[in-house]
Parts: sequence; C-alpha cells; structure tokens
Amino acid sequence: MTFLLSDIAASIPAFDVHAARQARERQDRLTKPQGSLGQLEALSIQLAGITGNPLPRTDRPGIFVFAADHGVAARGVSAYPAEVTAQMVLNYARGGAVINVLAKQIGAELTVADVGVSSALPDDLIIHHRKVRLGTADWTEGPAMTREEALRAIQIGAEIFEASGADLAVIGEMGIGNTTTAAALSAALTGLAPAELIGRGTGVDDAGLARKLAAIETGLARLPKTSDPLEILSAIGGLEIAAMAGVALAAARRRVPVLLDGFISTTAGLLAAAIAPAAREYLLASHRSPEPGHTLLLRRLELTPLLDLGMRLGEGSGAALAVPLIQSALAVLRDVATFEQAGVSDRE
Ligand SMILES: O=C(O)c1ccc[n+]([C@@H]2O[C@H](COP(=O)([O-])O)[C@@H](O)[C@H]2O)c1
Ligand SMILES: Cc1cc2nc[nH]c2cc1C
Repeated sequence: MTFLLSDIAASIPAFDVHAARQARERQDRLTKPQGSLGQLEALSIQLAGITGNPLPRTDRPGIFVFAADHGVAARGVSAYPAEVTAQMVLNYARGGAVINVLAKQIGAELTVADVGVSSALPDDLIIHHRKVRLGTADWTEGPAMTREEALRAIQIGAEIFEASGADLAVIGEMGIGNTTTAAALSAALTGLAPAELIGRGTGVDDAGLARKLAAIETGLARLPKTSDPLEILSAIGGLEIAAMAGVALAAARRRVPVLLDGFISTTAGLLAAAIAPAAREYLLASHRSPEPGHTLLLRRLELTPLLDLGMRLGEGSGAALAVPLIQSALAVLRDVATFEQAGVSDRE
C-alpha cells in the first residue's frame, strides 16, 4: 500500500454543520437553563459535527502512547537521563505507569508503541514493536531523520489507529528530551519565538533552560527554508510526534475525535493540521500543561482546554482524565428529557 499524505489530507471530511445544528437545537430544549452546562454544551455540539451524528457516543476510547528517543537529549536539555524512555516502556508493558492506572480507571484500551526507542526492547514485551530507527539524530548537528522515516512514523500511527476500532483517540507520548523537540518543531511550524515556547519540561534548572534555547536556536538556524511540514518534521523530529500526527490524520479521516494531551501531544495536533488543515476541526484539548508553549499552541489552534490541573506528565494522562467529561457531556445530550417530554415550563 502506498501511503500518500496528500491522499489522507484530501479524504478528511468536512465538519458536519447540519449534525452540529441538530445537537445545538436539542441542547436548547433540555430541562436546564440554556447554557447552564457551560463548556460541556459546546463540546457535545462539536462532537456532533465531528462524528456527523446529532447524538454522538464515545464508548470505545483508545489511548495511543508512542515512545521514541531524541538525539538532542545528549545536550543536557532534560532533568532525566535518556534511558528513562526505554525504562518507562517496560513500565507501561508491566502495567505500572500512571497511564496504565488511568486507562483502567476509565475503561479505555491502552496501546503502547515503540517507534524509535534508541535501545533494543525485549521481543516478548507486549507492545507494538514498530521501531523506525534507533532514536532521532541530534538535530542541532544535522537532520533528525530522513523524509522517508518521518513518513513511515506517520504511517505507523495511522495503521495503529486503523487497527484499533477506537471511537475517540487520545494521543500521548514518552520521550526524554521531547519538550525541546516539540518547542523547536512548533517554532518552525508557527514562527512563534523559541524563548516563549520553552519550559522546564521534566524539571530542568535555569542552566538547562538556557541549553534548551541554545539547542533550538542552533537547530532552527540550520533548518532549510521551507514551509513543507514533512521537511520540517524530518529536520527536527521526533518519531513519536510523527506517529501521534498519524493517529490524528487517520482518526479525522474516519470522523473520530482526537483528544490532545499536553505540549508534545498538541505539537502533534499542530503538525497534523499543518499537513491537512481539515484535521484541525477534529482536535479537542483535554487540559492545559504548565509548559508555556502549550498555551500558545492551544491559542494558535483555537482550542479551549477542559481541565487545568497543573499536570505536566504527558503519556496521555491529562487526556485520560477528560474522557469521562466528554462521555458525560454526550450522555446529557442523548438522555436528558426535553421541556416538552417532562412537562416543565420553558423560558418566557
Ligand atoms: O505533556 C506535557 O505538557 C509534558 C510536559 C513536560 C514533560 N512531559 C514529559 O516528559 C518528557 C519530556 O520532558 P523533557 O524535560 O525530557 O523534555 C516526555 O516523556 C513527556 O512525556 C510532558
Ligand atoms: C519518570 C518519567 C515518566 C514519564 N512519563 C512521561 N514522561 C515521563 C518522564 C519521566 C522522567
């Protein structure tokens, strides 16, 4: 099967304004003051437009966590050593990480894929073994990966989503150093200033923050002059960001909502929307991470997060918490009685 990004981009359906209008009309007839459920009302209407169903449901949420390493981690840009990426994949496989617990709590299926961890992982580990390469190259010195590798990582994300049957796609990640990559990639895609996009990630000190900025400035200086998202992605990385964008594109094609997690996950949403502008309508923001770049990207994508809990873990954790909120918003739209049905007097 040949995998063409242009085909995917062209096959994403438009937001269904008719289904959204029907959902809006129903929301306004439910036995509550109009607008009293705040953001949950807009959310249910948006889900109707995304799915093309005026009474949508998300009974099979899938959490897709992609792991990969970043050559740039060698520049001292993270508070943790690079081997934590591989160690955390083992933790996911054994069920011991935060996202394992939260996935179980909300009854979501968790899929973990190695798309570029830099060490060999045991074959008997129950994860998707889809390594594109052993981590990205340090993009301050040369391209993170080839164009073919970037495309392959997007394709893997799309394939993993397609095989899942999920009706809501959470995209999460694990990759030491990836807040630096996400900031560089976001800067290259949006023109936003690196100094405004960087944050402390896993908890770097001021010197670490200065190293992040220096790395990004070096990386951007050697970026070819291009607005082609795939070119930018292959120059900067990362593999897990590419795979998350692949999930987002494939989900949008099937009218499945994409629930973003934190800064890195939202960078993947930004990338998907750069590849296929129609994909933007399918993105939902679950929470706001304290990474400064996250707020800027949410604004750029015109997304309002549901939660603001100071969470900065990644791995889909903030998004997992928002899944029950989405399901509650949809249950209300489907099952609350209308004024007419309940014999309650409507507003004058
Ligand atoms: O989701 C976020 O906003 C977020 C913010 C800070 C850190 N993280 C996680 O921490 C790792 C990246 O942090 P760092 O400091 O190594 O660049 C990576 O595994 C992410 O999942 C995630
Ligand atoms: C322990 C640990 C767990 C993580 N999960 C996602 N990013 C992470 C980064 C670290 C360091």
